[in-house]
Order: sequence, then C-alpha cells, then structure tokens
Amino acid sequence: MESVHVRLGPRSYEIALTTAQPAGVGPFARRALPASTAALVVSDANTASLANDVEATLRANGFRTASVTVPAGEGTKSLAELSNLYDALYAMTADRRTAVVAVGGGVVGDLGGFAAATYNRGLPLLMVPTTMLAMVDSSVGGKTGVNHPKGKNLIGAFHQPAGVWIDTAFLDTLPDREFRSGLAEVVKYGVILDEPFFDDLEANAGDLLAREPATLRHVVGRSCRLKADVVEKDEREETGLRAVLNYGHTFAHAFETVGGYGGWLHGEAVAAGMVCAARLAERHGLIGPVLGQRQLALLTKFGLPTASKPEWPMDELIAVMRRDKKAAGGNLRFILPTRLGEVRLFDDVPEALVRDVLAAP
Ligand SMILES: NC(=O)c1ccc[n+]([C@@H]2O[C@H](COP(=O)([O-])OP(=O)(O)OC[C@H]3O[C@@H](n4cnc5c(N)ncnc54)[C@H](O)[C@@H]3O)[C@@H](O)[C@H]2O)c1
Ligand SMILES: O=C(O)C(=O)C[C@@H](O)[C@H](O)[C@H](O)COP(=O)(O)O
Ligand SMILES: [Zn+2]
Repeated sequence: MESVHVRLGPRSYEIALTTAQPAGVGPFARRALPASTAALVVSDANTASLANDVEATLRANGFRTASVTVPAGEGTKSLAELSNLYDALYAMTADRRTAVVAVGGGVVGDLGGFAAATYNRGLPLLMVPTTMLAMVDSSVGGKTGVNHPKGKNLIGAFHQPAGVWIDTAFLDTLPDREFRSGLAEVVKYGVILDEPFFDDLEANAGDLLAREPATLRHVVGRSCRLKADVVEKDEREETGLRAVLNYGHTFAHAFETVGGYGGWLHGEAVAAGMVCAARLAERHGLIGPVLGQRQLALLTKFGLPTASKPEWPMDELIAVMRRDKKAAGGNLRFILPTRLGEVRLFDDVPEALVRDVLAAP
C-alpha cells in the first residue's frame, strides 16, 4: 500500500492511498487509533452507503459504532448540524477515546472534524475522503470548521486527523461536476509550489478527466505530499507559509458567501478566484501574461468557471474579503504568484486594482 507520511511530532499521521480496498479501513483505523473502541461514523446522504461499509469493517475490527447522516451540500457546514453531531456523541456516551470517522467530501470532513476538535475538548479523528477535493486537500492538514452566514469557515479549529484513508475507487460514483471541482485545488498546487506538476497536468489533462486509474493515483498522491510539506512547516498558519494554500481563496470565499453557499461548489469558486489572483498579480507588476494564460487554459479544459458573476455586488464582495482570515486590521491581503510554482503574501494591493479585476469578463 502506498502512503504519504505527515510529520508533525506527536500529531504525525499516515495518509493511506489505495484503490478498491473497502475492507482495509478497519485494520487501518485499528492501527491509527489503538486506544479507541468506539466510533461515530459521519456521512451525508450521498455517502451513507459507503459509510455503511466502513462501519462494518470498523465493527469487525473491534469498534462499537454509531452513525449520523447529514444532508448533502455546503449548507450543512452550520452550527445547527454541528449540534446534531454533539447530540449523537452524547447519545452514544462518547468518551475521550471515541473517534469521529468522517466518510464524505470536504463538508462532512470539516463538520465532523470540528465536532471531533471540540466535543469533550477533543476526540480522535479519522478521515475517509470520498470526493476528489477531499482526497487532495480537505482531509489533510487539520483545518476543521463551519461557515458563518456572512463568511466561509469563520468558525473552526486546527485538529489533525489520526489517519487518512484514501480509496480512489470511492470516486467511481462521484458526479463529473464534483470531480472537476476538486481539480481546481490540484491546479492550485502546481501554480503555488510545483511547476513540473503543472506541466504534467497540462500534458495529462485528458487522462485525468477520464479518471484513468494510474493518473488519478499519481495526482492524488502528489497533491497530498505537496500539502503535507507545507503543513509540516507551518501547521497552524503562524509563519505565513501555510497561507500559500489559500491562493485564490480570498476571492473564492467572497464568491461563495455572496453567491450563497452551495451555488458554486468550493472548487469552482477557487478556479475563478485563481484567475482573479493571477490577473491581480499581472496588474500589480509581479508577472507577465503567460502564467495567467496557461492557468486559464487549464481551468477551462477542466470545465471550471473563470470569472466573477456580474450580478454579485462589488461592495459586498470587498466587504467579505476584508473579513478573510488572512486580513489584518481590515486590510486586504492576497496570495499572488511571482512565477509559476511560487507565490507570496501581499498586503499592498490597491483596492482599485481588485475592483478592476473583479469587473473583468
Ligand atoms: N479543511 C480544508 O483544508 C479544506 C480544504 C478545501 C476545501 N474545504 C471545504 O470542503 C468543502 C467542499 O468539499 P467537497 O468539494 O468535497 O464538497 P462536498 O463535501 O459537498 O461533496 C460534494 C458532493 O459530492 C457528494 N459526494 C461525496 N462523495 C461522493 C461519492 N463518492 N459519490 C457520489 N457523491 C459523492 C456529496 O454528497 C456532495 O453532494 C467546502 O466546504 C470547502 O470549504 C476544506
Ligand atoms: O489547508 C489550508 O491551509 C488551505 O488553505 C486549503 C484550502 O483549500 C481550504 O479551502 C481551506 O479550508 C481554506 O482555509 P481558510 O483558513 O481560508 O478557511
Ligand atoms: Zn480550498
């Protein structure tokens, strides 16, 4: 079995990368959670049947289980749904060794992860991602949380999982739109950290869209390694390094908030956000036109949106951006590319340039 190791001292963990090994979750959980004898399995309406299989293999490996199925979609990352998970943990008499096992996409992972971070002041967490986005990004690194009605992910905590079990066969049932949404975060890794990986994505875009198994495993594995490398150096986004993973997200979170949660998928918003960020970098004199052109072409090939919607009020978008978690003293801050494979944090971008970029078709 392939794996990616995340080195974080006592919070280190393994990301197992498998294909069509549904019975492997239980033994993996047994190794990752040696002290746990109970688990709450969280899924959504579209992953409940995968979660049933996971539950069976957990039981076969010595876990007493309970389960909760939440509604599918971004609206579920809410305090109300979080409260339902606390109720389920209470009902099963959870103690500090009871694990939360999140079987689903980023919504289930962020919500279940935040319940694990906070119930009894912290329970062990196992991630079983079932979307492309969750496999390449949200299941790794320990960001958990829910949305505030006026801002994405404003309520949350850092809480690393004890392990991540990726089975790329789970993607067999994932609809195309959700799959493509995950590819936005993959393109992000190429732009921010790894030019050869970006070249690779351009060269193999067709195979990736066709979900060719070897291409899929390579892309998922490389994405996890790239994210883990950043998280290992700046686990809690304290030095500014981890903020590179937020490329495109100042715009993206504003699009998701102003457009209404669940309108655009997260990856769709990230795609348009990265196009805006590259344009901003160009107008700020950091890069020439080529990076933006290549990024735009790849995102277009992946069928992702590449511009803000004209009906979204500019003032509202800017107001949301000022409350972004990277903002300091209400000042806008952006992660911008300085060349393909390298980005930096900038806090000196004039608001007028941001407005120009948002207005561009
Ligand atoms: N914590 C982090 O580091 C991090 C990173 C990136 C994104 N996120 C968050 O992740 C969320 C987006 O995650 P997502 O794109 O996975 O969305 P999602 O969790 O809403 O899943 C997308 C859709 O696919 C369905 N689905 C999931 N697995 C399936 C499967 N195997 N077969 C069929 N349908 C399936 C879901 O029910 C849902 O309808 C956003 O809230 C975003 O903010 C968090
Ligand atoms: O893991 C990170 O760090 C990221 O920024 C990954 C992003 O893709 C992800 O969308 C994250 O949830 C955004 O973080 P936030 O702190 O801006 O809410
Ligand atoms: Zn993201």
